[in-house]
Amino acid sequence: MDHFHYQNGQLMAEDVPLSRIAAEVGTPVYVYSRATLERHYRVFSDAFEGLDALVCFAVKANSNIAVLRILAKAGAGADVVSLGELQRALKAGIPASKIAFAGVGKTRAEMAAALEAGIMQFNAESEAELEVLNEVAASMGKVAPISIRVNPDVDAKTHAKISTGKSENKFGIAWQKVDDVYARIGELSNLKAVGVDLHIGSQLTDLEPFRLAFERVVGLVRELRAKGHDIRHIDLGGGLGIPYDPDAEAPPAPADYGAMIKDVLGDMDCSIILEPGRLIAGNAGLLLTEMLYEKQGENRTFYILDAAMNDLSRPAMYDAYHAIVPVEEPKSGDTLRADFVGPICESSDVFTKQRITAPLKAGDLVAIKSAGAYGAVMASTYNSRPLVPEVLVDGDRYSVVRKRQSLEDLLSLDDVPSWLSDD
Ligand SMILES: Cc1ncc(COP(=O)(O)O)c(C=O)c1O
Ligand SMILES: N[C@@H](CCCC[NH3+])C(=O)O
Repeated sequence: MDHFHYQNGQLMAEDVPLSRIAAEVGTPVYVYSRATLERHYRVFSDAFEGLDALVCFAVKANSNIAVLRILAKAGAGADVVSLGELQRALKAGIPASKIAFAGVGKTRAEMAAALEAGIMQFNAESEAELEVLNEVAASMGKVAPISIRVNPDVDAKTHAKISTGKSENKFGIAWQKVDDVYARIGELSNLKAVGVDLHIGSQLTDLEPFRLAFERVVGLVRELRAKGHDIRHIDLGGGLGIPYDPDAEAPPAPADYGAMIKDVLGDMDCSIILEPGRLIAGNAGLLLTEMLYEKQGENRTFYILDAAMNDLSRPAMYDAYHAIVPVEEPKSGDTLRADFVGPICESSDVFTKQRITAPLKAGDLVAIKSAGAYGAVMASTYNSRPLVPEVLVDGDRYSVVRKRQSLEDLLSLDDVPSWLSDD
């Protein structure tokens, strides 16, 4: 059952009418469904039953601490890429022993904090990083557990801006170098190689690139073990796509993904780590917005919303498709084509062009769907628009889990130096 559904002509988040949230919290506002987050987590983790698998939610997709708390309670670990994400995960109650720290540019301070917390592993992305990590660990009298992120040079067949596993991408260590890198780890006394890691991209709608990359990694692990490296974990990354357009072909189901992994891994005798982000949070959230104006262009209709590209940047950044639906269920089957746009002074501040929609009028509420992943986390304050609030729904109750940023807060970070004051 879709936890965002129409009931008595009103779009609901679980048992709460979105119109109530709009009236009480204001718009724009992100709305998340607890039941959907839990269901997605369960469906995904069930796909790996029988394997020694840990699901580490990719915090970059949605770092709201209440959302992370739900996933922590469900048993999730976390994939983090910054000190901020590490602290959010820990604050939400995700144990350090279930946290992997990824990213090409970890700072010494981030390494030290992660070592202090006692995380499960660093997913290391360069030789230079390993040397620094060894130094930091030595200065703390610790040994850092390492998985090397390998770059399998596989075409993920997704949007170029969210592909990460080709040799031209900045991520991971080139295949030809991997051997030497593990040998070097053996020489550094404050590092211990525990695994291999990869992540080839996001919003993959085809299992074949995954299969190809995973087969390569299995071959690599066999070689490394033959050379005496005790590789215990394989981190397969995230990236399984989700349906954004209900009329498009559905992406592979988690169960098929799980079956493929079981097939490829065979009798590898290792634990696996999975880092889904979008699959868990994407369709568990929407951006609720109000239509401010209708404007007739020369030969098109513009629906101007109070949300903009600073609140949800995916359409502007990746030409991403998001379903856009009215909160009040249309009574007739009338449709027209309209461009849904925001108020920002950029031609790319467009959520969609020429979308077939029910006719809307100023004051109508509109939901931009599939916005639970890479939505609020990618927001900016461009045009001095404060960050919008986030609401979590649970059955017939809801709470604001991130306050609307005040203008005062937004302006408070700037300072005018004394040498600019008029005296
Ligand atoms: C290293 C890593 N792991 C996991 C993810 C999560 O990806 P997704 O949200 O597509 O599952 C990403 C983002 O693409 C990533 O860069
Ligand atoms: N931000 C991207 C996903 C990239 C994930 C990070 N590697 C999106 O919204 O689709």
